[in-house]
Amino acid sequence: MFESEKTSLSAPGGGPPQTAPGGPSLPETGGNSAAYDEPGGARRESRTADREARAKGTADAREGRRLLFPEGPAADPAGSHHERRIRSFRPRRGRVTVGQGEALRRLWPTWGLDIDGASRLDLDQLFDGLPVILEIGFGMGEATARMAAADPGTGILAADVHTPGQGNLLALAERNGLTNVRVANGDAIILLREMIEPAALAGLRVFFPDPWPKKRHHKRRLIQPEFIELAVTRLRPGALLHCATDWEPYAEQMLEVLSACPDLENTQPDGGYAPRPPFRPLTKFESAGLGKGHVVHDLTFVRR
Ligand SMILES: C[S@@+](CC[C@H](N)C(=O)[O-])C[C@H]1O[C@@H](n2cnc3c(N)ncnc32)[C@H](O)[C@@H]1O
Repeated sequence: MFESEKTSLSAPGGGPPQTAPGGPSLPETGGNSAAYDEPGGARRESRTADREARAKGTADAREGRRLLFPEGPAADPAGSHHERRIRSFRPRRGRVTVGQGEALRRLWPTWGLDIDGASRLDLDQLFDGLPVILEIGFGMGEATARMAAADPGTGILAADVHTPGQGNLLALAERNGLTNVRVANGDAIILLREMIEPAALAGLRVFFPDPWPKKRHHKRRLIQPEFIELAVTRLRPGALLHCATDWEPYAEQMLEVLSACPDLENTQPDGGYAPRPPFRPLTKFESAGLGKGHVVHDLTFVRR
């Protein structure tokens, strides 16, 4: 059974700490990491621990020490590229719970990856030869972890800039004994352009990318001709490019951009939207959109 963030934090069945094949033995997640789901006293304790951790972080910062998770993701790897470029995201360090911070500190050195644009990745080595799908913008990572659990024969390279989500996904991966997930911190455009070899990916997923609804922000939307031109070069023939959105005008833009790319073929003979594939779990943003009465569109295209 998939252990979500709402379920117990101990190893499944209350068993011993999980061992990641090919990786180190991982100590049990514990302490105050259940910041969101524990009722009453436990939640209060957790809030106190949160406050203490924040106070410690502030004190450290005052003393010039840059930590909260010293071995965790670098502060702003996307910013280190000094590119004057319109970004598809807002920097989102966000508020990290004690549990997420603990997961980042402990698990990042093994399962994390800073997008520094410095070198090409050896995906075969990173995922023990598994075919690899890149997911851009996993948010809190619940859907990512579910898909990874359902398909252990595929490696998931999950990229986002959202620090709490990175901690959450690492914790979910550990709790579910997943060894086919790597969490990448930074701008996925740099990851694609500088760090992934041509034709290296077996798939690309972009689920509910920021819709940037204001007209003056449309240029920040991820799915644009330039991005797709780059992305298709990193897909191997037959790879699936899968996008989903609940923002109708963005869905129309996606359909137009993807249909115009000569290296992509729509899986739908009518050239339209795809039925929701059963393997895509409900995502956090999707359920928020559905709650507002939005209609969700999936788009599935194959690299020729
Ligand atoms: C609207 S959220 C959707 C999250 C998740 N897929 C869901 O459906 O719940 C979009 C996410 O994409 C991330 N994002 C946007 N542009 C990105 C980029 N260039 N590289 C990495 N992450 C990006 C944002 O930080 C954000 O977490």
